[in-house]
Amino acid sequence: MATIKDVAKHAGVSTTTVSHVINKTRFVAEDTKTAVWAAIKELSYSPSAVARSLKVNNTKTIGLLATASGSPYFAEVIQAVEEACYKKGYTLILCNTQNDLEKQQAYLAMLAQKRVDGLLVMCSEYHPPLLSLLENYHAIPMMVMDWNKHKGFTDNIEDNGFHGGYLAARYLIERGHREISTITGQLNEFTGRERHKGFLHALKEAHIDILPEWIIEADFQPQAGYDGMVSLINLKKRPTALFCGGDVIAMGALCAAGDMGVRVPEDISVIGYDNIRHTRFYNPPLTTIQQPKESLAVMALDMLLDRIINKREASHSIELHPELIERKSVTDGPYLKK
Ligand SMILES: Nc1nc2[nH]cnc2c(=O)[nH]1
Repeated sequence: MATIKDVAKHAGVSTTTVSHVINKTRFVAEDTKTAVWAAIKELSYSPSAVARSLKVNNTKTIGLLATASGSPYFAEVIQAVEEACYKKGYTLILCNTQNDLEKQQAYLAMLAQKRVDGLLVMCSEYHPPLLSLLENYHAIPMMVMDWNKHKGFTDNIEDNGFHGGYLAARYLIERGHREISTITGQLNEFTGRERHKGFLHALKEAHIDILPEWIIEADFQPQAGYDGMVSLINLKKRPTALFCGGDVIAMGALCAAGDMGVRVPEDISVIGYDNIRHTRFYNPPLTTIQQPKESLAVMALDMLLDRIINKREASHSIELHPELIERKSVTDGPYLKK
């Protein structure tokens, strides 16, 4: 691969001149510029990011320690992070870890060796071994995107999942439902747990009891939604409404209802969470809680860059606000006061 020296020789100028032409850092005569660009083109020369990094002590790269980019929710957040990085001139290195500590450890070591300028963390579960692992890398500016606590060396985002779960239950109650069930995401994940707590809180506040068999602790998978809906439909006392802790759970639940000849929303109303892109095309279009994924990505990167560029050490926290998106999967329940 051609070097800057090759370009300089080819164009008959010094390497300093080549550098000024590329970086537009000094006046260079028009015919010299033309000769340099012609040499660059002829030799297919690309300036070395590695050489640049050694000089300026940054790499313009951000590492994202993620859970699994295959899930539609994470895929949308990751795509938004990548877009935000691109707009700011940064390259994103994506590391999917599937909550595997060994993989988290290996990827953190690689990202540190690559001298990423900063680290975004979206690992779903924050157990002590992961926290101490992250602490080992506290010298790298770090932003945790899905956990509302910070350990002093990180920034973080409060996504108000509790409030989102609360909004979902309140909506079902206001539409006249009292027999309300839920299929949750993983309760050991912060998002799953907070949404569930908010949901239960709204029921308690409205003095509505929930039968134990109407609470199905599951995970963020369509299969869990499918199996959960089958169990609810087979109960002697069926609920009139269902809150799914994630839209992918709702996707499975709607499929099971269809397979069993149960109509949504006429026989059972369903509300989801996340507002992933495809929910508007579910059958029926899904009423859900909007998790502001793009704002999550943009705010996370902005705050991380603030830490990197301004060498800020104090931890900051920012908030996201979930919102109800009304579509067609919830209808009026038997207790609606007209
Ligand atoms: N694992 C997982 N966590 C989530 N948090 C919010 N939505 C999801 C999801 O679909 N999967």
